[in-house]
Amino acid sequence: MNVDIGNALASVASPGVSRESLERLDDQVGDAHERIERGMADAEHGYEALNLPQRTDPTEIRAAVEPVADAETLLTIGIGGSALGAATITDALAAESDTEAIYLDNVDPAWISQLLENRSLENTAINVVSRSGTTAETLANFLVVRDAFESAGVDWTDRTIVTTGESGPLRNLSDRHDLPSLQVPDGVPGRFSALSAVGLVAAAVCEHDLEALLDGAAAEAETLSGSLFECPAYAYGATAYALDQRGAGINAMVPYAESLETYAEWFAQLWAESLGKDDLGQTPVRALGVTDQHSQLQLYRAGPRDKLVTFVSPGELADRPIPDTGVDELAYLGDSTLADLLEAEFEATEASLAAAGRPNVRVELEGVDEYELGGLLYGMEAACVLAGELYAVNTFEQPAVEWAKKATRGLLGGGDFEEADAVAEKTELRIER
Ligand SMILES: O=P(O)(O)OC[C@H]1O[C@](O)(CO)[C@@H](O)[C@@H]1O
Repeated sequence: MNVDIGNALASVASPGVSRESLERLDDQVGDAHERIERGMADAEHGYEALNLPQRTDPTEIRAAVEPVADAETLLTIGIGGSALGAATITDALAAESDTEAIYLDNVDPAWISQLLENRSLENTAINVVSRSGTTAETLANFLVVRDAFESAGVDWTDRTIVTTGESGPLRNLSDRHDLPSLQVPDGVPGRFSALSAVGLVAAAVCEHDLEALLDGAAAEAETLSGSLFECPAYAYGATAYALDQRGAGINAMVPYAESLETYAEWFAQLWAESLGKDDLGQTPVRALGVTDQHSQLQLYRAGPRDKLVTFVSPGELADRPIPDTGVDELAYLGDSTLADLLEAEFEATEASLAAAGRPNVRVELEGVDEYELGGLLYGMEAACVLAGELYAVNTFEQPAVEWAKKATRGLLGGGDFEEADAVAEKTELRIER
């Protein structure tokens, strides 16, 4: 990926970061890079994620999915990092695959029932993904899906792949039924695991090019250096951090390709769960170009000066001409294509924010293919690791999510948790219809 931070400079935007401030910050980037390099060399928890392009074995992944390579539909059951990386890849590349990739993360009964009732399970494969193997949503959805297979008389053990940790309920299930299984790599938090089996099993079943994904990531890894002026990922991470320090506490991620909508959701978990600690962190907003020009742009351009807008320009896309309109005032459309219109709208929106002095950064891809996607995923992971070093937070843990999990288990009778007691003590001020 390439990054253009020009519209984040203080000469353009407020809040903005001066070139001099970036040069001073670059000293911290150099120190942070040394820390990151040590963490990678020592395969330390979290930093190990940045070694995945060398660690992940695509041959092993393809061998594991061989029994279900014929699947017409792949149901991936996982949540958070155990689903979003895989979904980012298969949603971005869906046009290149004959396999329908569906992700069951939420536990909405109406949604799950609708998904299960309208498909032939004989041609459906199950990809269960959970590092811990104890995540309530994943286990609940797996049990519901397994029951649906049994009710349909389809042997789920012939159609199931498991990706999990070394131990836990899912590992036990896999061993008990001798299921094809892969290991969630040690030292890689879920939100950083897209370039491991966690993110690549679904891509393999959909017959995407795993080597190209990893090659793109490896090429991005090669750019990691001691200066933000030589490394797009660090330029992005440092600029987002610097803008947050100057009041831009929100980061709207706006990819200009429908196929990258899920990528914005993946980025939101990566950025929020990694940096949201010790009362620090920048709030990611999932958005989509051009759609949000008719939704959130008003706020981005004329609301509080508390946002960075990150554009992802996809580069070359498959195009389609706009037919002549026969209407004089719309004739300009008939001489264009949809890609021309999308590109013009992106450039106009980017310039609109700059004209209003609103900081924005452009991330540029050379198309939406496996290589570019691998580079984008790796680049944003490296940007996040760098930002975590600059914030001086624990980038790779997520203790704040545990309270609600305990409360949930307590409410369902899964143990005595004071968190569940607190639920009953809700302060109420009800206004009822
Ligand atoms: O892979 P697991 O253990 O099911 O966890 C799923 C997700 O839940 C979280 O642990 C948050 O609860 C995420 O960090 C993780 O990606």
